[in-house]
Amino acid sequence: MTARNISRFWEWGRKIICVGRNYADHAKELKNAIPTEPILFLKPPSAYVREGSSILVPRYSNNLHHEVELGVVIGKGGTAIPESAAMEHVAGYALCLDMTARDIQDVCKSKGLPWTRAKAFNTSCPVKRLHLPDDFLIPYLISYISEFITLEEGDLILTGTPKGVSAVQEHDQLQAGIQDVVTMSFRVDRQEK
Ligand SMILES: O=C([O-])CC(=O)C(=O)O
Ligand SMILES: [Mg+2]
Repeated sequence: MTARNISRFWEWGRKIICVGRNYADHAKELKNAIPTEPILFLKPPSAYVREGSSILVPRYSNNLHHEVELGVVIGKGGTAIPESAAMEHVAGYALCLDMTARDIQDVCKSKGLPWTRAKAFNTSCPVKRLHLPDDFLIPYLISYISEFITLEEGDLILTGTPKGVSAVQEHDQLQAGIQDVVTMSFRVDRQEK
């Protein structure tokens, strides 16, 4: 099941569900309160970008940040999945970047608006397949999310960034990775049209 589902995911990624402020050190670095429950937001499938294609800086942003995150690929859909069964729904893992137009996010936060323009633009989710042993936080997130968003085969959950986010510039070549496990590389260009 696992191998077959993960290869299908690489052909047609579906919705992307992202957890925000999952790591207290990152919440602190951006001077945000530490939430008591996961903060969730979505990216559409048009956010995916794979190695060989560029990350595009949106025309309206002058402060694009990288956030390096572990992604969980859903291999079997479900609603209201109990934590005890959550790992049966995981097909595999991905190294992901949650590209964030931080200047736009700051404006959205100050006005109480959703983060869509800051987080969900084209190429805002660079991904690479990753082989990892199972992790203990994941059953809780799968169970929490699937209470109110039905998970489908091919969905991706981004589990939040640890601290260390910073700005990227056009013409940068970004290298992201988990030491000795996986690295990926993306060029950054400015959006043209
Ligand atoms: O933009 C933010 O700080 C929230 C977020 O995505 C994360 O914590 O990974
Ligand atoms: Mg993030």
